[in-house]
Order: sequence, then structure tokens, then C-alpha cells
Amino acid sequence: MRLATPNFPAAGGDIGFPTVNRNATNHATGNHSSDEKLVVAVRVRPLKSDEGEKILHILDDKTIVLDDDTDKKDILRQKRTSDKHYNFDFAFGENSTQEEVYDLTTRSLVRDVLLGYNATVFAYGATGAGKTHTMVGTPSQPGIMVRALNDLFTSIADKAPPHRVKLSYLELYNENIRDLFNPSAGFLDLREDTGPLKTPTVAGLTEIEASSTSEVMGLLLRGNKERSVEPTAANKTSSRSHALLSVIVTREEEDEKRTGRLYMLDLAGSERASNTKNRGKRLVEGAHINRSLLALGNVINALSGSGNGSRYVNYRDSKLTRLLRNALSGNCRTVMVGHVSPAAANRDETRNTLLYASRATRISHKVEKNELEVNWQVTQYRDMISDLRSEIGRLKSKLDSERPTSAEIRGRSSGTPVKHLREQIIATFREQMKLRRRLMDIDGHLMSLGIEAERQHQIISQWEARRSKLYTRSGSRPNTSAGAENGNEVSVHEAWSELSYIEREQERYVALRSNTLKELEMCREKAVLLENDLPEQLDSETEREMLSLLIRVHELEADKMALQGERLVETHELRRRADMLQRFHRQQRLTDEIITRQRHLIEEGKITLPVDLMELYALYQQEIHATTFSSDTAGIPYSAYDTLPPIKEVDTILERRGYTAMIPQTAESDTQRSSTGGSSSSMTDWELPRLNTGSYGSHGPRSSKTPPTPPPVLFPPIHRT
Ligand SMILES: Nc1ncnc2c1ncn2[C@@H]1O[C@H](COP(=O)(O)OP(=O)(O)OP(=O)(O)O)[C@@H](O)[C@H]1O
Repeated sequence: MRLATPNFPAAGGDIGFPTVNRNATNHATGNHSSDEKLVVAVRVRPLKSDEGEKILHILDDKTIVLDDDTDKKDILRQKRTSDKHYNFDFAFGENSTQEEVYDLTTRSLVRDVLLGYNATVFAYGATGAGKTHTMVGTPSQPGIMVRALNDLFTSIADKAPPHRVKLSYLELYNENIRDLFNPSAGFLDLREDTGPLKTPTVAGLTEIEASSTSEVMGLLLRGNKERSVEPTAANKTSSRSHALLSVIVTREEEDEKRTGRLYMLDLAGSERASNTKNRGKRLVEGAHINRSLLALGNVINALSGSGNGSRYVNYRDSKLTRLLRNALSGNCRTVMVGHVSPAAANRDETRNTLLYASRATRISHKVEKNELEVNWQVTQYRDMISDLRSEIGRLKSKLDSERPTSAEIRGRSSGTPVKHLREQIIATFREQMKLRRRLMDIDGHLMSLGIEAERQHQIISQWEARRSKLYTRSGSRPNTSAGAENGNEVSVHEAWSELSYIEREQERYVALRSNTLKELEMCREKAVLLENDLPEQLDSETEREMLSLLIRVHELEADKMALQGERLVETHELRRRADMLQRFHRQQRLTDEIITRQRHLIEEGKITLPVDLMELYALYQQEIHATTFSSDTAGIPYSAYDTLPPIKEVDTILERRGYTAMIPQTAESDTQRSSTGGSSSSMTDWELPRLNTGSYGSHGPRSSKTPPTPPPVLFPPIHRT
């Protein structure tokens, strides 16, 4: 599929670069490489003077250690438990600044939003753990919300064409949505569109256009004053609601509109009744807060693949998860900042937050998004097929109904336009078929767009992974080849532009789909009305034949849809397998590189290897032989393995252990041993032979006449740089 590339301005510049490696392994699903994962940071707030003992330590910029809570005097128990280490994308200590937190978590999201991407950052944690401080902050220490908007306005200032920034601010209090810019509007409804992503919308929510940080500060202060804040035993100004600030950035040119959304969410604190000594109203609030946070936790659990292996993700349990659906399930870059208190008194809440946050590190967007789309499309086909089948049933029952008597036929008004009615019915059925076909085309197109979007995501994620290796936490830039970097940046800008175009196309097709569905519904209603007139009109064989034909057409349509649905599932499965293969190839390349480098170290350090490791190396060699055989048969040359040095000692060990049959011995291999100098009588059985770091190319490419004989080699060649 060829997609036009709109000409977007270069990203980066004043917005900086992402520093998170999104290419982490998703242990839960077994997916590796470029899955776009939720970025998880955890911030520890400063210990207050009256809080006593501290139970948290920052080990490094990614690890938090929770002190063991066992009785230090109980030696037996001490042995059984140990301090817990929790790993995140970023760990911020008590002395971390607002700027540091913003820079590493949200700064790059602002750039994404300007390129037409959606992004979400949300603060999670127990009451009084510092969420509002991070998200909103104070006038002297502004938080993420203000900094993000400031960056946004700075970046778009004087840019042509001009950008429009619209804000909305809502709170979710006791499962009710209130407009923080217009609280008098009362409770607002949450709706979901009919598209595959079920995008949530809040009916009647005020959107205010803003153009400067000071204007936004005023709006935010006004909005925050409207938030439901109450003193609790754990926090004097505890936010009792979840607050969501949505920023919509639009750039419009003649024939092109680009929209990016940034969602910033300050969640209400989770709390234990015993800690906050809540009664009455506070208890009800607490129950609602905990319910929605529990729902969020369940969603996080399900998305991370923990629990009993089920992949069903239930967003419907609370408005919070419904609102965050897209942020968590894909189509959005998401950052979660967990907050914890270092005080011993908050140990349980802290442990819970750390557990949730570390589970969240396993969430992968891409997988969920794919499954969502395919499942949704298959459900759509199923619905259409069941519609068709019920229509077939109805038509058949009419066909089976009694023919009218001659007297009835004679008694009909002579003006009944039988012919006209028949034509109308046929026209309506034709229209329905046309609309159903259009729907299938749209679905096919949406699927292709999805595949293309994934490809672009991969390009971007791989670039980001490379980038994160190049940038240190402080953002200092190492010396790299400027040319190569620029080249990469050009392709990543193209990928962003392409992605932005794809997303607009997706929006357009989803709207088209929804209109087509409406048209189809109207057409079906019209057909039913016409059919209702049929029984008394069916007095001739011709009309009965017409009805039989219509039934047949419906049956064929239903069969076609069923086939289409099956094809969709198969295509998806093939794509999934192709993805997996690609991942395995990448892993294999990495493994080979690791082994090669380790071998350098072993040989340079003259390290003697244990038997079991030698055996593993030998098994690895067998795998390479197998690959060489099968690749030869498949016509794919594995020339790299043709030039490997021999390992005589490994053969000896294998023989002794009864693996002799596994290594083919050939005259060619013997020649190779002597020519590469791999055999060394001075070595013990457990030593690896010295590597010949010179040229191994003495074999040359295999003659096409020579049968594929694998050389008895162990490792890929080592090219020293
Ligand atoms: N990183 C920090 N540096 C300085 N003070 C902080 C920090 N984090 C939190 N605090 C202070 O701790 C107190 C509680 O923080 P905050 O109100 O942000 O917690 P919260 O998690 O939003 O609580 P709740 O869920 O009850 O609203 C506030 O007085 C805040 O100023």
C-alpha cells in the first residue's frame, strides 16, 4: 500500500528526545522487540519530619528497594525474606525535581502530540503520596500539566500554519463526571463511539481555546478550585476525585488536518479505611475511588497477562477505565507515574503501588490493539451474517405461507402496483448488497491501514531504542556519526508523518463505516416494510420465483461473509506468525553476537570451561548444522557458517558423552581443522581452541554440485573491528 507523505515540520528541536527504551521484553506475552509498551515511572515523595523511619531506597535510576519488614531480631524469618527490588523505566528519589520528572516522562509526549499522535500521562498512588504535586504542582514548582502546556505553546509559537489548542478539564467524582470549566452544567454522560476502539466522548464537555501558558494557568487554577478536595487523616488537601485535563492540538492546512491529543490525569488516592479513619460521606467516596482504582488495577493485570492467563480485558467496570480505554489499550503513547511515600506507616500502600506499577511495566499496547481490531471485525461479520440469516428465515416463511384464494385475488384493488413493488424490493436488496460490500471494503482498508500503522510504529520504536542507547539520563549526547543520525531522523520523521496521515485516514474510514452502517440499517428497515406487503401479493409463480431468488441471493451473501470473516482471521494469524518469525530472527542474531563476544572474552582470558557449558556449546553447534542443512535445501545460503573454525575438543567430549552420531565427520572438516589451526594438542579438554582471527575464507562458496555437507564448526566467524 502506498501512502502519501504529508510534509510535516521536523520533530525534536525545542522538545527534546525520548529517553525510554520501548523495546523491552514483554515477559507476560512472550513478545519481544518493538511492542509499544506503557512507560512506567515511580516517584518517592520526601519523608516528612514527623514520619519517623524510612523504608524505601532508590538503588539506581530504575530501581526502588523496599526494606524488608520482618522483625530484624527474628533470625529465622530474616533468612526467609529479603528486601524487595522493583524495576521501572524511571525511578525518582525524594530529591527529584519537578523539571527532572517532567523531562523524562512527558517532554517527549508533547512532541508526539504536535506530530498528530495521542498521548497520556497519569499519576497513580495512595493518598498523600504526591500525585497532585507532580501533576499540578505549585506556582513556584509547577507540575507536569503546566510544563507540558508551556512547552506546547513555546513550540507552536510563530509556526505556520497556526495551531489551535483546545482544553477540557473534567473530574470523576463518585462515578459522576463533572466539567471543571463549567461545574454548573451538572453531571455529564460518557459515551463510546461505535468504532473498533470505542473511543470515549463526554457529551456537553466545555472546550476552551487557549494560546498562552498564563491563560492556561488561570484556567487550571479555576478548574482545580472546583475539584472535590477534602481533608483526610492521611492528607490535609486530599483530592477525592480523578481529574482529567485533555489538550487537543489541531493544525489545519488547505486539504490536511492534523490532530494530536494529550491527556493528563491526576488520580484520586487509594486509601485504607483504617488509615484515614473515614466515616459516612468519606467512606462512600473512598469506596468509589477504590472501586475505580481496582478496575484500573484489573485492567492493568489483564493487559500485563498476569492472573490466570486470560486475555479478556474488562474496561466496563468503572468510568475511569472506560475513559482510559484508548490510553491503555493502544493508539496512544502512555506514561504512568506511580507515587509512593517512604514512611514506614504507609508500607502497605507503598507495596501495593510498587506492585501495580511493576505489573504495568509488562503492558504491551500493540498486541491488545491487534486483537481488539480483529475480534471487532469478526464480530461485525458475525452480526451481518446473523442479520442475513434472519432475513432469509422471514422470506422463507412468507414463501411457505398459503397462496391467496381466487376470490381474494379478485377482491384486490385493481390499482395495486405489483410490478412496481417488485422493482422496489429488488432495488432495495441491490442497495443492501452494495452497502454490505462497501462495508467489507472499508474493513479491508482499515485492516491495511492498521498493518501499515504498525510498520511505522516499529520504525519509530526501533529508532527510539537506538536513541535511548545514545542518550544518557542527563540528556548528554555522545559522539556519533552526524550523517547517520540525520539519515535516521529523516526516516523517523517520515514515519511520524506517515503515521499521522494513517491515523487521519483511519478516522475518516471509521466515520465512513459508521455512515454506511446507518444507511444499511435504513435500507433494511425499508426492505422489511416492503416485505410486509408481500404475502397478499404473491399470487403468481413469477412472484414466488422472485422471492426464491432473493432468498438464494441472501444465502450466497451470508456464505460470502462467512468466508470473508475466516479469511480475515487467517490473514491475522499469518501476520502474527510472520511477526514472530521476525522476532526470532532478531533474537537469533543477537544470540550469535553475544556468543561470539563471549568467546572472545573466554579466549582472551584463557578461561577453562566446565563440561556442561562445553556440552551446551556443542548442542548449539548441532543447531547450526541443522540450520545449514535446511537452509541449503531451501536455497538460502548460510555462507557465514561455512567459514567457521573447528572445535576438536568439543567433538572429543561429545564422543565421550555418547553424542558421536550428532557430529558429521568429513574429510573436508579434517582439512578445515588443520587449515584453520583450531586444533591444539596443548589444550585441555575443557578449553576452547584459540580463534584464528585472520581470514576463514579458504572454503569459498559451495559448489552447486557439492552435496550440502555441514562443516564441524561451532561459532559464527568473528570479525574484529
Ligand atoms: N516531591 C515532593 N516534593 C515536595 N513536597 C511533596 C512532594 N510530593 C508531595 N509533596 C507534598 O506532600 C503532600 C501530599 O501531596 P499531594 O497532595 O500531591 O498527594 P496526593 O497523592 O495528590 O494525595 P491525594 O490523593 O490525597 O490527593 C503535599 O503537601 C505536597 O506538597
